[in-house]
Amino acid sequence: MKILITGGAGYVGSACLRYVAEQGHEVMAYDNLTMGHAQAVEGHPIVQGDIADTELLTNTLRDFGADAVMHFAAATYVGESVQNPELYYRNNVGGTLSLLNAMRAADVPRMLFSSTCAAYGMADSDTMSEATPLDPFSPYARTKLAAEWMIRDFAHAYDMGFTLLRYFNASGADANGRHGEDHTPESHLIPLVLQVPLSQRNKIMVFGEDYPTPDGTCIRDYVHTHDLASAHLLAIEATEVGTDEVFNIGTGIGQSVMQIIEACERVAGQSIAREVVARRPGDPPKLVADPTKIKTKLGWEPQYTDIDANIATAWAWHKARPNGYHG
Ligand SMILES: NC(=O)c1ccc[n+]([C@@H]2O[C@H](COP(=O)([O-])OP(=O)(O)OC[C@H]3O[C@@H](n4cnc5c(N)ncnc54)[C@H](O)[C@@H]3O)[C@@H](O)[C@H]2O)c1
Ligand SMILES: O=c1ccn([C@@H]2O[C@H](COP(=O)(O)OP(=O)(O)O[C@H]3O[C@H](CO)[C@H](O)[C@H](O)[C@H]3O)[C@@H](O)[C@H]2O)c(=O)[nH]1
Repeated sequence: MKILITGGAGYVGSACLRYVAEQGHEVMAYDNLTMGHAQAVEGHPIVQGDIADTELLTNTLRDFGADAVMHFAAATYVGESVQNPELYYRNNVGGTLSLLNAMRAADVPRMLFSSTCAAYGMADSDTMSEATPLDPFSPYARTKLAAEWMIRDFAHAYDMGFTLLRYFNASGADANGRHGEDHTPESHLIPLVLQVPLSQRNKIMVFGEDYPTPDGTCIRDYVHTHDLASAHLLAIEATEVGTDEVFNIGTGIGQSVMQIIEACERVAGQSIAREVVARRPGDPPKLVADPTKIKTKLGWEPQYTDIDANIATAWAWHKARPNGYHG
C-alpha cells in the first residue's frame, strides 16, 4: 500500500513511517518541518509542504499514487492552544479540511487520524473507553474533536473510510536509536525529567500535587511510539471505504508524575531534583486508556508495558543525542 504521512517528520509520525515501511508498505512524508526533522525519516522520501496548501497536497497525492493517508500534522501544545486558539483552529481544523479536499481531488479515500484522549476531558471512571463521554478541556482537544467530526461527515458523504486513533501519552524512542523525541520547545514530562540527569536543567517542576490521586499528582498512560506504530499498521490495513472506526491507544496502566520521576531516577541511576509548583491549566487529573476494543478488534498488544523499559529507550536516545537530531 502507498501511504502519504502528513507530519511524518514528527515524533510519532516518523516512528510510524519507519515501522510501516519496514513492514513492506511504500511511504512518503509530507511535513512543513515547523516542529519535525527531515533526519527523523532519513532514507525515505519527504515533501516539504504545509497541509494548508491544497494544490501541493493534491499533486503530491496524485504523483505518489497514494492509496491512503496517515494524518499526524498538527499543532499539539495544550497551553499554547489556550493562548492562541486561532493558530490551532486554522492548523488543525483548517488543515484537515484542506487535506480532505486534496484527498477527494486525488481520489484517495482512506485515512487514519491522530486524535487524542484529551477529547474525553475528565473521566469519572478509572479508565477511558471509546464510550467515555466526549468533553474536551482545551482548544487543542476541541480542534482534534472538530477534525474527527469533519472526517466522519466527509467519509459518509463522499464514499471515504477512516479510523480515528485517540492516543494517550506518546513516549519512548526507537530501541535502535534511529529516532526519538526532539521538540523545541519541549513540553512533555519524560524528556523534561531526563534533562536533569543530563545537566540540561537543574530540576523538574511538578505541576501540582493537590489532585484527587493517590500521591496528588496527575496520572497519565504512557504508550511507547513502537506500540503506537504497530497500532497504526493494524488500523491502516483494516481501513476500507466505508470504515468508520475509533480506537483508544494506551497501555491501560497509569503512572503519576511522581512515579515517572522515580522511574527516571531508577533508569538514570541518580536522584532527580524536583519542585512542586502550581497546577498547569487544562490538566485533567487522570487519563488512562481502556484498550479492550483495539486489542479485541485488531489484535493489538503493547510491547512496552513496563515503564522502566519504556523510559530506558528515551534515556538511551537523549544520552546519545543531547541535542536531538542536531547532534
Ligand atoms: N505526542 C503525544 O503524546 C500525542 C498524544 C495524542 C495525540 N497526538 C497527536 O499525534 C500527532 C503527532 O504528534 P507529535 O507528538 O508527533 O507532534 P510533533 O510536533 O512531533 O509532530 C507533528 C508534525 O507535524 C508537522 N506539522 C505541523 N503543522 C503542519 C502543517 N500545517 N503542515 C505540515 N506539517 C505540519 C510538524 O512539523 C511535525 O513534524 C499530532 O496530531 C498530535 O495531536 C500526540
Ligand atoms: O514539566 C512538566 C511537564 C509536565 N508535567 C505534568 O506531566 C503530565 C504529562 O504532561 P505532558 O505535557 O507530558 O503530557 P499531557 O498529558 O499534558 O499532553 C498529552 O496530551 C495532550 C492533550 O491533553 C497533547 O495531546 C499532548 O501532545 C500529549 O503529550 C501532566 O500532568 C503535566 O501536568 C509536569 O508536572 N511538569
